[in-house]
Amino acid sequence: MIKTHTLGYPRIGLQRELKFALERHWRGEIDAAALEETGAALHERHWAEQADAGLDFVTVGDFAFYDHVANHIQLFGCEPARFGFDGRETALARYFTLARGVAHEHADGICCGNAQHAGTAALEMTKWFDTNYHYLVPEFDTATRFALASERLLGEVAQARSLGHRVKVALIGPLSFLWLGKTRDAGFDKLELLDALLPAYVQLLAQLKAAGAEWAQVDEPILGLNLPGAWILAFERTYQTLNTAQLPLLLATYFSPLEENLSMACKLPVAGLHVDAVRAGHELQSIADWLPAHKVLSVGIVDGRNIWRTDLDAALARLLPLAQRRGGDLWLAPSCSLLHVPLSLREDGAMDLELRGWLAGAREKLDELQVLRRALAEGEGSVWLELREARAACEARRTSTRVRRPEVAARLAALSPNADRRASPYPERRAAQQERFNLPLYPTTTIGSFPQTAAIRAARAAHKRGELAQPEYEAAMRREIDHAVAEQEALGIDVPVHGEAERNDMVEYFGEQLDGFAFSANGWVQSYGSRCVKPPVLFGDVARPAPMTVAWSAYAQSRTARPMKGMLTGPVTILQWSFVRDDQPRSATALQIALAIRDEAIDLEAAGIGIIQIDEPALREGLPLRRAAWDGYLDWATRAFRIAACGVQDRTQLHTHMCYAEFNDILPQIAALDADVITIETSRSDMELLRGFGSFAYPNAIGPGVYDIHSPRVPSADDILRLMRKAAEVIAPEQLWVNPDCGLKTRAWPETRAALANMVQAARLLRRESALGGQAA
Ligand SMILES: Nc1nc2c(c(=O)[nH]1)N[C@@H](CNc1ccc(C(=O)N[C@@H](CCC(=O)N[C@@H](CCC(=O)N[C@@H](CCC(=O)O)C(=O)O)C(=O)O)C(=O)O)cc1)CN2
Ligand code: MET
Ligand SMILES: [Zn+2]
Repeated sequence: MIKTHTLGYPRIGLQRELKFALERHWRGEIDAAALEETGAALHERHWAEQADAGLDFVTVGDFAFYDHVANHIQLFGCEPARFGFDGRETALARYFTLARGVAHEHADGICCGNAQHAGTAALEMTKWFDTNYHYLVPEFDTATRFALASERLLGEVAQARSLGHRVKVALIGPLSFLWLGKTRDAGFDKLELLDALLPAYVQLLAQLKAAGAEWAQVDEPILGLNLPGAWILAFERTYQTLNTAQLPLLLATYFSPLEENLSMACKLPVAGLHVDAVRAGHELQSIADWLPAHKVLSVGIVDGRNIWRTDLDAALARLLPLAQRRGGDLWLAPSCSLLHVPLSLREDGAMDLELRGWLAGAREKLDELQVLRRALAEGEGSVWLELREARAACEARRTSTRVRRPEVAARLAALSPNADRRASPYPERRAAQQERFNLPLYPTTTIGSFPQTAAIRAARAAHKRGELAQPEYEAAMRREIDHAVAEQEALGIDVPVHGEAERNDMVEYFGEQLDGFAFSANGWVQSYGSRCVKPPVLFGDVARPAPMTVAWSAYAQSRTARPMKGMLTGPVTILQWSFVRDDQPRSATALQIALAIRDEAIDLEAAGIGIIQIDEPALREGLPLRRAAWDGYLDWATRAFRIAACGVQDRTQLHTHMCYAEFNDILPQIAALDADVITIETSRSDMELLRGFGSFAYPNAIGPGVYDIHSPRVPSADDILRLMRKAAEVIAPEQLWVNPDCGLKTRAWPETRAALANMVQAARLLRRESALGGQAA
């Protein structure tokens, strides 16, 4: 029989029930039992949706109160010793400490910044492969020990079994789990921990089998990366060992082709292999050749990374030969976990009516799997109605007059070859800008957003519900700008920002105003912990019907004599954080967005905004997982940025900002962006990143982030001075700016004010030192 399953399911809830329960729990408004109840109700509902859709198994183990990698840290008992847990905390309390750290709050609600208080910083967060989901990074060292703590997972299996479900448990495989962790000790190879980890996995698999799980899906997404030889070699031994537990294993890969790991993956001693037929469809044929006939082939045929309805005819054409060849051992699934798509968009109150029918959220994707299964097993006649409807939807999308705008393509084709170059080289621009702005040495600025307070969100929510009229909403946002400007003037920030109060999100805000985008009311996708985003849906050629930020920035500039920095999101980040069309290359879509942002920058300049920042925090995230594809991506991605940035005059100072990633790999391409100033996240790496910039004599200006905005901890002026002096060892002081790591929207005002005051004080001390000709003791 052909079977259907999913690698994972969204967990936040259609109305973000999990988010609100978590935040209530963290504020002390509901206890752990109430939170557990919400969690249990959510996964029961999600299993029911899977069972109702006719899946052969429900997936257990994909639920997490914060992050599924963090769940594995507890499951295998490897919570870092630095947290100093003493056995009195509950597992859930420890879990949230790992995820959020311990803020040593004092009477004023903020931490003093005492260095000893830094010992309980949360686990680091980083991007899950090339997605906008952030996982908590396991920490491994020579002292790491593993001890199985499977009560929670076994409890979920028992819960699902008691509801009558057939259970497949989803786990991260041991090699991917180790790979995703970080080590503090230089010279320690975390692969050395494998032998200690495997017995815990074997024990767990045996327990799951005894608890009634029929399959374990073991995710090894690292099989799609360029792995060192030792890691590739470790697979055979690892799966020989896991196989001894005698629970059938489905080895799951996704996001990237297997390439040199293909035959190895097919030969591993497991009962089945899942492959991503969306990202690696060209490998299906060789997998069907290599994978022994007795093994299950799970084909990830429905796109788990995007929201377009599947072209079922095309999918069937690809599946039929496989079904004929493999008979019963063919499983159908989404390409990857559905964590990366909204639960449903079909009934979304805000979604464009014409578009709704073109889309499929997680629920609808499960239904697509059923149609495909029945078409294969019982013949297309058994689902002709469903197939006809899907065909009509795909046809409507293909032929809609709203998708293509010939003038956009014409404009791109006519773009001058110099459109991605500034008029003059950096040194000339620098002189023109210095004459215009006369900024001091070590200028201070922030990255754009100020706290998105409850009042701001409430005003926007009321506006969206129609309870706050447009003029009142705008007046409220202008008051927020007044406040942000006044705070910055009082602090003495050299280059202020307007604070982004009017933006729900740095990508969605632009999507809402650009043609070619649609947006939803409830299309939430988890970004990290309780934080979610609503990626807009980019369905057609992009055009900018009107300026998007000019009125706000011009108003902000009218409130201060200092140069107000305008704030735009760059084309690559808008692309990366939206659901984008799959009917043209991403590069083409990025260039279209670039034109819209270019026009906006030119309009800002014309309105008197002399400093403009174009954020590209997702430039690194978009890098393909396979190195061979890097150059192609970087070519068009950096060109898209430059097209957006290079429409302005020499005397306009163009900034960019990047964060959330490991940049060392792409420093030359970052330099090639030729932004006048780049502000970049560096504080967590203790300025190490700057060595890279220093090593090839980066010519333009850099603002290395001097404090981590993810924590309410307030850095002292000394902390900041230390970091800036370290920066000045590798970058000339004339090139340096002083700023936080990223925007401050998730912070509150008291700690923001305190931290920025220390930052400005540090910058002043640095200037004094420079004036005295070196470090003044
Ligand atoms: N797209 C994107 N990706 C990103 C980032 C980013 O900024 N944007 N930053 C990085 C980290 N990721 C982050 C992702 C989300 C949030 C975040 O704060 N999200 C907010 C939602 C932001 C939002 O859309 N807000 C809306 C809706 C606010 C809301 O919840 N309103 C309530 C009512 C609130 C009230 O009455 O008080 C409602 O509608 O029910 C708005 O401001 O308008 C959240 O989860 O809480 C922060 C960082 C990487 N990826
Ligand atoms: N300008 C944006 C902000 O400050 C940049 C954020 S990068 C994730 O929020
Ligand atoms: Zn940032």
